[in-house]
Amino acid sequence: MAGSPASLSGRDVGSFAYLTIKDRIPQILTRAIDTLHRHKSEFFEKHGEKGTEAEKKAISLLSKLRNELQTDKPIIPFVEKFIDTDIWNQYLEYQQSLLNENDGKPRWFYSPWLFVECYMYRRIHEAIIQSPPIDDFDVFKESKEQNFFESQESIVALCTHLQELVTAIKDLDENQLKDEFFRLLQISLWGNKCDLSLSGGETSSQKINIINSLEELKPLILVNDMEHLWSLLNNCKKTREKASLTRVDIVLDNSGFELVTDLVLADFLLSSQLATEIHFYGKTIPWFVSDTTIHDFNWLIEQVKSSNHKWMSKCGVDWGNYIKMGKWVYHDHIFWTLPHEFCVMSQVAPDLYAELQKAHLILFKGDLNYRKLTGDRKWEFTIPFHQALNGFHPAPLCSIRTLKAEIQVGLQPGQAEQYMASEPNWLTSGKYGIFQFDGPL
Ligand SMILES: O=P(O)(O)OC[C@H]1O[C@](O)(CO)[C@@H](O)[C@@H]1O
Ligand SMILES: [Mn+2]
Repeated sequence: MAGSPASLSGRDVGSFAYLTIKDRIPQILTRAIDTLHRHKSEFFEKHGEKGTEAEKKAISLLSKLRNELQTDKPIIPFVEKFIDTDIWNQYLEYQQSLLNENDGKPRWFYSPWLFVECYMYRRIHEAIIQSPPIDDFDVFKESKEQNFFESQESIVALCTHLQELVTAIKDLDENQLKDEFFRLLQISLWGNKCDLSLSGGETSSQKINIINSLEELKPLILVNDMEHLWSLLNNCKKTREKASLTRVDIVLDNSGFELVTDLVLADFLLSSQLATEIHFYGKTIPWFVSDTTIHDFNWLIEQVKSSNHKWMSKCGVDWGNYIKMGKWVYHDHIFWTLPHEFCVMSQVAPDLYAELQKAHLILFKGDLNYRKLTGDRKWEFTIPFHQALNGFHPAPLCSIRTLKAEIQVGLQPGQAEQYMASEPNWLTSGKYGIFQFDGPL
């Protein structure tokens, strides 16, 4: 797009993009191969010889992918028929069209990081769907479930906190309600640290009780637009007609503990009447190791419902009812697992853009969503968030993200230099977070 800076890419040796492509992505591929190996006997029990053959085929396809990546081979088109195969191959041709003859072909350490990283996860999916009868296997399922089980203590504390809050909610005055809203927003923010692609698949479950550490974490919020979220929703609540709606859309990120923090926030939005309807968007295929698919979403609610802890189980029962009553709606759209920057959504996925336009507020969770909101480009730290969105604005929106990539906009002059001096890897450690709002036009 005209006037936008260059994309982050592996061309910049030593950059986080470069190190991700060189080190972290091969590590994630190796874990995926190991996971298939470890399920060999299960595949045999379930499918006999066909299962064993399928496991071998998937592993050879992933090993080939890893070799292509590690030797910087050209990016090759998808061959297996799937809902988005043509869109992906058109995008690959688009990337080719951006290069002149002496640039050569789109390839791992030359093309935009956003493109090659998304492509890698889509190639994992192709390897699996090319290997029936294990073509519905999620190579990341185990690690997402492990994150949930290892975070039990924090999840119980959070569900207990929510139930106490729901019981007392009608006696809270406006200021108390705002404080509770801000607490749960921050818990949802810090829940975003639990992402497995940053750790290369190493466990990243929530160990400490996050509720008691919000005050000490507050200085780590670099951009804090929570007040805008409160005034938008509180005004909706005060001015809306009896039967009218306030809809908040949440573009989800990681399953496990982070998903629990998002569902707790969504429950509070309904219980406080700050919203009357919540729409969730997950990923259609396994994505960036820990991202939420519809299977993860339903599995987690079932797990919470069947907990032997009464407040946790109460949450799960309520959440299941919200879905049955249509107060919570889950959307599956292929766009979220395409490589496109969000500024082209209205052209590439007009139906999705129109759906998002129905929201009063859209919350985008996580780092990858932030990279797509801002196009994963080398913006100056101080350019306004609205400018980096490059026309993407289906509704008032807010990014809730911990920093895990070398991109951040909307900072004050001198702010980036200050963090760089005290913490050289402030952009990628996941230690810092933002609430960055783009308000009503
Ligand atoms: O789950 P999140 O917050 O989107 O984080 C995913 C991020 O982790 C990384 O995979 C780290 O390499 C980034 O590429 C990506 O943006
Ligand atoms: Mn993620």
